[in-house]
Amino acid sequence: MKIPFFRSPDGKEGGSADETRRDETVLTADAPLATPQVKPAGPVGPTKIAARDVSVFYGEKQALFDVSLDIPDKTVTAFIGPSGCGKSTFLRTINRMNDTIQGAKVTGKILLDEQDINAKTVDPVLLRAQVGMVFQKPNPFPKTIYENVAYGPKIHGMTTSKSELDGIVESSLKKAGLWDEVADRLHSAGTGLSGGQQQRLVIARAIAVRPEVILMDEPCSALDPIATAKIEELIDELREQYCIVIVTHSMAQAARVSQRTAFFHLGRLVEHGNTEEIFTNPRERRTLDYITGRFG
Ligand SMILES: Nc1ncnc2c1ncn2[C@@H]1O[C@H](COP(=O)(O)OP(=O)(O)OP(=O)(O)O)[C@@H](O)[C@H]1O
Repeated sequence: MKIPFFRSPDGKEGGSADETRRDETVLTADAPLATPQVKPAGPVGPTKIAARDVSVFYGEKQALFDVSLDIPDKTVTAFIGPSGCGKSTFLRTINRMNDTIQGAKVTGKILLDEQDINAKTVDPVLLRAQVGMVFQKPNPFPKTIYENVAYGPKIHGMTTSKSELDGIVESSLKKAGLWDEVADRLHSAGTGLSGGQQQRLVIARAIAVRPEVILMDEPCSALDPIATAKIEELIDELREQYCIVIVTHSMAQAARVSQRTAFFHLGRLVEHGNTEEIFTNPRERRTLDYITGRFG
């Protein structure tokens, strides 16, 4: 059962994806730039999220200008760009986290499975279960490993028995690649895990409420290279099931984990497309300069 994030006027649930559109990835043979190695990507899924003319204001200051972007399902989309260009601001519009920032105002439309997430009928709490978020710094609850994962399914009334809840906890930890490391200490504190394990615990917590989209805001920036490699491997596995959007400062990471890349600069979406095209043959000079390290 997926958690419906909105109610239609007749009270029915909604949120189905258009399965008809498919985008084939085109490989370019020449890679003239000194850019990170990009691995060939398979086809991406149909559009899951459609942003239309999205602008964000913090008080008087406009941080994002008319961003329109289709984000495909079953795909990792990377948001790249120099510090302060609006990547996190745009990411937060996708699950209405900007609602929690005083003075923030969002205009334009964000459609999730063709439903307007800012409609009056949408419950932001349920939306955030369906569009989970993982932050830069791992933020497990001050509870046991088990309780961290079980909390969401409990508050959303997703289970009727302890054994069902145990099953969700186990399968979520397995999907997050953490089960083998914690199976014998489920009742110890989540905060006692290493940074990389905590980040996988947070991912398990997000997965437990059966999201369709997982947003990640620099999920590896506080991790060492080994923990980073594990999270990247996990992201690659999770994309078979979820629409994943990742903000990253690492060009190499964007190249390794994403199939789509969107480049932002000064609050505007400069260009977006297949990752290998963006990294080997960008259309815009600014993109080229950024990915080759000339600024940022
Ligand atoms: N809560 C806030 N209140 C006021 N201004 C903000 C707030 N959050 C972000 N901004 C401003 O909005 C602009 C975009 O910031 P944002 O954090 O989205 O950029 P970013 O590309 O994610 O940057 P970074 O890579 O450094 O995290 C910046 O000028 C920033 O100072």
